[in-house]
Amino acid sequence: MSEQRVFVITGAAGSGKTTVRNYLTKEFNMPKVITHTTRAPRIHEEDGVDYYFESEDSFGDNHYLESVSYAGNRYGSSFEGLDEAWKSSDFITIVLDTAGAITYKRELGDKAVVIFLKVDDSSTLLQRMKTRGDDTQTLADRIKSDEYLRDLTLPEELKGNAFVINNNDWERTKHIVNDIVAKYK
Ligand SMILES: Nc1nc2c(ncn2[C@@H]2O[C@H](COP(=O)(O)OP(=O)(O)O)[C@@H](O)[C@H]2O)c(=O)[nH]1
Ligand SMILES: Nc1ncnc2c1ncn2[C@@H]1O[C@H](COP(=O)(O)OP(=O)(O)O)[C@@H](O)[C@H]1O
Repeated sequence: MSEQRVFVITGAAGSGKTTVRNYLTKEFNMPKVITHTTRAPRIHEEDGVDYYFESEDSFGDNHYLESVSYAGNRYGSSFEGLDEAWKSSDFITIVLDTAGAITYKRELGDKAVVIFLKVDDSSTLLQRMKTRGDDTQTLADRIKSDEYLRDLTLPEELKGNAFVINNNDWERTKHIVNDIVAKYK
């Protein structure tokens, strides 16, 4: 039996975190930890599938390992969510901003395998988010946020503690992700 691990996918908005998370779920049967947010659902997003969508009031009802504000909305991951996912598999995956990834590394140590995604040119991020169908005004506000700008760069605390993938080419990214997972099997 493998040791319990949580593959934490972090990086800038549009860098491909959700895409990598979905790949880990499909290719390696890793359950995804669903987190809570006060942001409005995007087209095609479903409550309980993409996030637990919360009101400002209901957000406070959960028991969080960590929670953050990101571009004016709140996000948090619960202990219950992690334990629930670990019940069905030793390897699970979660998408977090870099502040959350730092907390996971600090709290969970080797149990947290952090993957930081970036692209060569930040205009690519914007283009990908537009293609994804993000609302134009929301997008304009988001790319001015401190959190968006912060997450373009690998934080000091994660240097030497995270795998860094340049996600310019999806085929290459998949190979690197496969190699990372293989290290923990
Ligand atoms: N720390 C933390 N970050 C989260 C959590 N859930 C989502 N995030 C991050 O919040 C940021 C904004 O997420 P979202 O609004 O879905 O936009 P996206 O980055 O374009 O997918 C992303 O960096 C997510 O990884 C959480 O529970 N904790
Ligand atoms: N390597 C890649 N090349 C081109 N498009 C990509 C690549 N990786 C992800 N995408 C696309 O970019 C958009 C943003 O990816 P997503 O996974 O939603 O990012 P994030 O969760 O980090 O905000 C999606 O439409 C996705 O299909």
